[in-house]
Amino acid sequence: MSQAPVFPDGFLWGAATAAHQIEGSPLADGAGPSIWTRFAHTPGMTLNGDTGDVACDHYRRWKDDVKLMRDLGLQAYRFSVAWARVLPEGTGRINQAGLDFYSRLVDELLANGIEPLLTLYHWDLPAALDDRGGWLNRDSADWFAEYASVMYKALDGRVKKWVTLNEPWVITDGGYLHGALAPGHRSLFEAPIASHNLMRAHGAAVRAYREIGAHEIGLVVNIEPKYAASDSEADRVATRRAHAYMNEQYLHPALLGRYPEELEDVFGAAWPEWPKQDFELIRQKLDFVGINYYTRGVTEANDSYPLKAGSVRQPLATYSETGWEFYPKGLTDLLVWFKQTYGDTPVYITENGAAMYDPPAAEVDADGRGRVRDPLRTAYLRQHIGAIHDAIQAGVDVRGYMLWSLLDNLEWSLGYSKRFGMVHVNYATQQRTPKDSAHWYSGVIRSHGRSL
Ligand SMILES: OC[C@@H]1[C@@H](O)[C@H](O)[C@@H](O)c2[nH]c(CCc3ccccc3)c[n+]21
Repeated sequence: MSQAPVFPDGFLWGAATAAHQIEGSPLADGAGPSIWTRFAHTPGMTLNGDTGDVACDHYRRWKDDVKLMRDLGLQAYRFSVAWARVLPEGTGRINQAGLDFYSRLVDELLANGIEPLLTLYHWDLPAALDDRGGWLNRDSADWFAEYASVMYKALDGRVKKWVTLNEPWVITDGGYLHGALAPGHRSLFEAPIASHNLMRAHGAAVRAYREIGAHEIGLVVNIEPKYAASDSEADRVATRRAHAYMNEQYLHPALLGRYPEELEDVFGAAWPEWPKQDFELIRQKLDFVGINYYTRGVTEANDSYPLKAGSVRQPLATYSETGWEFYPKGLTDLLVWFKQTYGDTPVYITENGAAMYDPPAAEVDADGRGRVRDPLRTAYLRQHIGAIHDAIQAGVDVRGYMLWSLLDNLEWSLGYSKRFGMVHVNYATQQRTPKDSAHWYSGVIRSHGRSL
């Protein structure tokens, strides 16, 4: 019988969501539109034309949702603030009703013994700022620092863990290079500029926090280990390029003050000369880094644009509904790589989970509760929490785990077609039904991981 895993004292067990994906009511109480309000209402941009107009109606059901979190035993809750609720034009005028929504949410979390972990930017830029060039405008660093400062002054002390950006890689690769995400641009020249300004904005927000805040702030990145599909020179070089493009493109400037040199190969003539002083702004001491882990990439050289590298499907593996291989060892490998490359900055797993086909919550179990059997999700979560424990045993300072996601929710351009929640949402009735995985996770939290 293997030893029950022991997690460090204080290891934080929680779940994560994002504003646009769960709140609904995007224009309520004086809020301004975001680029996702616009993008989703542009014909053809999202599956079935799905929008965030209602989503999980969390903007109105937030108090019941906090009660649900308490009943599940969550110790922490990672959520994001919709910038355009607080600053409808992105800068200047504050919409007090928008700020009050988040202030009430934080107070309710604290009253229920749940620690808030607040993400300032989870992809929903105010449309008014996109009209001024958005992340392509170097002023975006000042806009973001102004917004962040409003939030710090309002909530710091009640919120003690802040995140500047969620996944600059996805924002840039999806929103500016391939156009799959808002604002839907497709430009090899725009992508590095948006990416660089996002990191300048991250640095400006951290610098502002050091003036105003008194607790912790970090950056959240999505990274995945890249393994060469063969030991051919072409595949090994392609794997190195893919690793630099996804895993080092943001952590290197944030923690080392420089880009990996492979990016010049990826962007070629589209790779600008960067002003040196930008890296003094971008590289700020961080109290933690959030890692969003879902899968690995077995990588081969191919003719994909512009990376000329791509992932190879693994025939005997299990895949989620989003086509992501179950590969928990990749999380251990990645965490060990992070420590070896960047040192002992504390790490939170700020997202991990899987979209699986869940049978409808039609069944009602003995005591009349709805029941959603999701054994594959429980298997995925068990394997990946075990992989985190292996990394902790290897000396990586992992401080917590935020399961993606608390609720089934709006999966961006894929609409409501992918269900990542440990709690099922019936979008017709807004009924929440904890899935079997949620009951299992509650047991993991109660036993501090020993029941894994
Ligand atoms: O796709 C599931 C979640 C999203 O719902 C979150 O908003 C986002 O933070 C997030 N990031 C990732 C991994 C990076 C990724 C995102 C979208 C598409 C492909 C890869 C997975 N997820």
